[in-house]
Parts: sequence; structure tokens; C-alpha cells
Amino acid sequence: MTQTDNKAKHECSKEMHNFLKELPKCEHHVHLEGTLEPDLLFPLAKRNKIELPADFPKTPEELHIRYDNFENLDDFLHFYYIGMGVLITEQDFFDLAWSYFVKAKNDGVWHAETFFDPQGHTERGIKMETVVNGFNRAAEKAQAELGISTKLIMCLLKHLPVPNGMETLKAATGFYKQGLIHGLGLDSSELPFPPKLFTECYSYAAENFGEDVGLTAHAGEEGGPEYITQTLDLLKATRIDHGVNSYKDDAVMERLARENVMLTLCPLSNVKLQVVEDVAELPVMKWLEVGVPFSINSDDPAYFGGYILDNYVVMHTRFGFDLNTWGKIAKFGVDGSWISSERKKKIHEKIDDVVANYKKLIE
Ligand code: HPA
Ligand SMILES: [Zn+2]
Repeated sequence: MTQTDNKAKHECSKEMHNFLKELPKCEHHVHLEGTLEPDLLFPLAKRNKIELPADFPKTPEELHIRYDNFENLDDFLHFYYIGMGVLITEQDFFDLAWSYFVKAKNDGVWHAETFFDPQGHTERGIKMETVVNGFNRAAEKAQAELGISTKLIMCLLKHLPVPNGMETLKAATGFYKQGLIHGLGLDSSELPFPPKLFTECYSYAAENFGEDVGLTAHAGEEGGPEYITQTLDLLKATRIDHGVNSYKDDAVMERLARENVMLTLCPLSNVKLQVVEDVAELPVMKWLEVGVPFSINSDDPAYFGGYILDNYVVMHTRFGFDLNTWGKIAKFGVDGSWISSERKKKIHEKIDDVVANYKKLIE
């Protein structure tokens, strides 16, 4: 989607595009496995001698066409799990994450909290340390060479049995203790797997992974607002991934505002997975009115046609925010990040600078 797409209501001028690119961004909702571009998937399948299913598209071009036609979350997840099956060695995981961090830097990301799905790999016989070490090496390099601060968030898969999730958590304890993993998330099929199923897993993490462990979970993407309530009440999460369906219950929205719970919105994902027909339908004006903080993210950029800046741009074409509102949204993302108050202050100051500089140019 670009400023030429026929549903755009507001122009994203060259200056506005530059502003959005320079605006310091924090990304909180990106699955590292979801950054696997078709251009890398096929070579990795070949290098690792992975046979793709007989009916799998045969070229990156054909795969892109299939990715343009997801029916819903589960239809996407089918391809997502096949895709991650080509990742075998520590170097594969490193290469994947590093190429994401390079793109993120280019899009103006200052801080990235990235998801990964250990069960999607351990189920295939890959050791968790292969995955964590590959991702962590890339994260350390991103910090050292690109100046991006990072956190790794391990997700449990909702479609797998809870005991499998518990076992995975226990196996990850050492990585949390070493500071290599910082948070716990919950993803995969939303219906019919309500968050309450995973209460025990979240209590285990809260009790065993240290007080700084960040707790978040996908909720309210296809499930209703009651999934958000369960996530807050039972999982004690401090953020909600997606949370689009919060708009269906005023009391839930008011609670999110009152308790300062950030939603990690993924606009292009929501269109590709048919959560909404168009980005303009997302309830962001309601959230701004009620005071619900949200950040803007890419989710699975290789599958949904855009990285974080593309998501900022499409939001601009639908909502036409002024520079102050963009500054406010960027600061929501900073405040909802699991970073020190000094780092927050530094990013806030840069946001203020960029907004002030572009006011001379644009408004
Ligand atoms: O958007 C998502 N929702 C649920 N599970 C996922 N796994 C990758 N992306 C997603
Ligand atoms: Zn997601």
C-alpha cells in the first residue's frame, strides 16, 4: 500500500515520508520468523535440503501472490509454519534476525522487542539454544553496530497443549536468568484457544524469571474483548498484542486507558488477515479520544507486504495525523517499551527534535 492506493484519504508527501522515517520508532510486535522473505526462504530450503510440500508455490513470485490472498489468521499460519521449517542452523537464525535489524534501522527504529516461537523449532528437533544464540548474536551486533536496543520475547503457541508450553518455559529458564530472553508472549491461532488456558504458564514465568520479566499476549485480533480482559486479569500481562477488538466494549477501552496498557497495533497485518477491510476502519480515533496508548508495528512483514515504516505511512494516508499527534504516538511506543527511564528520556528528546524540525518544513 502506498500513497497512490485508491483508499488513501490523505497524501503522504515526500516531506511527510521523510518525517515518518526520521521519527524515532519502537517496534514491539514483530515475529522474527515472520521476517523470512520468500527470497531467503527458497535458498535456505535448498541449502538445508528441506523438501517443501508438493503444493507449495515454486518461486518467490508465486509465493508473494499467495501471500496476497490470506483468508484469515489460520490460513496465514499454515504458510508461516512451513516457512520457518527451513531454519536449521544458528547461522540461519542469525542471518534472519540481522536482516530484520538492518531494515529496522533504515526505517528509523531505535528500540525493537522481537518475538520468536521456540516450539515452532524444538518440535522439529532444533535445540532451543541454536535459536536463542543465533537471534542473540544478531541482537548484540544490532546494538553494537546499529545502536538499536533490543529485547527478545519468547512466545508460546496457543494451538499446542499447555503442558508442552510449560515444558518449553522450564527449558527456557536459564536463558531468562542469563538475560538472553526478556519477555513472554502468546501467539498462533486465537480461536478457540482463550488466554485463560495459559494462566499457569504466566504464573510460572512471573514467579521464576525475575521481576523484570515482561508479560504480553496476542488477544483481540480475532477473539472478542473478553480475551483482552482474561489476558489482563489472569495472565497479568502489561501489554496486549493487537487488541483491535477492544473497541467492541467501552469498559475494556476505558480500563486500557486507566491502567495505561499499550496495544501493539499492526495495520497491514489486520488488512491482510481480514480483521478489517481497510486500515481506515481501525479504531484509532476512539483510542486517542479515550486515551488508550498504542504502538504501530509490522507483525510478519515478509508476509504482509510492509515493514514498520510502511505501516506508519499507511496510517498517515488513512488518518492524516498532524506532527504533534505523530509525536504523541511515537512517545506511546517509547513509554510502553521495556527499557530504562534514561533510554526513554533520550528517545523522547529525539522525537521532540524531529517534530520541531519538521514543523518548520511542513506546518
Ligand atoms: O498476528 C499473529 N497472530 C497470532 N499468531 C501469530 N504468529 C505470527 N503472527 C501472528
Ligand atoms: Zn503477531
